[in-house]
Amino acid sequence: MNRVSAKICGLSTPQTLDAAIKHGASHVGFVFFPKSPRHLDFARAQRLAARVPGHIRKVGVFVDPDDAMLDAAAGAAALDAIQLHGHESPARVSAIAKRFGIEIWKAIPVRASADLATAAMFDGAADRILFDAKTPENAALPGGMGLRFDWKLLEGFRHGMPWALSGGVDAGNLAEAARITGATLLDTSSGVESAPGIKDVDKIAAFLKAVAAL
Ligand SMILES: O=C(O)c1ccccc1N[C@@H]1O[C@H](COP(=O)(O)O)[C@@H](O)[C@H]1O
Repeated sequence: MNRVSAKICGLSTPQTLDAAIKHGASHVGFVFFPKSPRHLDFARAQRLAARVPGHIRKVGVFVDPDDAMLDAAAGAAALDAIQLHGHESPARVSAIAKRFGIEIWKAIPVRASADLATAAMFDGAADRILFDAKTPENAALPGGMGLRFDWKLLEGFRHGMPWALSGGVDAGNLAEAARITGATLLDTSSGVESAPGIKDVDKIAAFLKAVAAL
């Protein structure tokens, strides 16, 4: 199996961010979406970002953001990557990539195999695809709900772009997720929480230890 790395997303306190750094996350995620229990204001994001060493990538998570929101967040948190988790079109993704000149991730909501094909639309626009579980129509959030999709949909799936897996991944199921899908980057938020928006340092440590053991 290829070496697997991990993004711990939705961090909002120094203690839990430090746990992600200490135990070997390759990426840390900061959510900029007011409806989310993990939403950060820019001042808090700036303070957290200052704790992150340069070898760990800081990813900002957004849902259909305007340029003003991206400018403010990318500036405050010195983001290395922008994760777009809404209904952004390929043209909008390209425009954001051009404006910011940093890595762009596009989340693709997956429920059925036909959903995987959507990723091809972002070839040349995004740098990485994030396959995430599709949340219900009336859900409050388009991600970060701990829902998983049928990972077998990605079994043997060949994709030309770098990609990552998210959606309900936790310390107990990540080995299965990596084995079935072949993902080399696993992204989790709810899987390392004790309640929505409340990260747990022990769960973060367990997740990252399980990733290192793959
Ligand atoms: O975490 C959030 O609150 C969030 C809000 C809006 C869009 C995406 C969000 N989170 C991302 O969703 C995936 C899956 O999370 P989970 O592990 O199933 O809870 C992950 O990439 C989060 O960054």
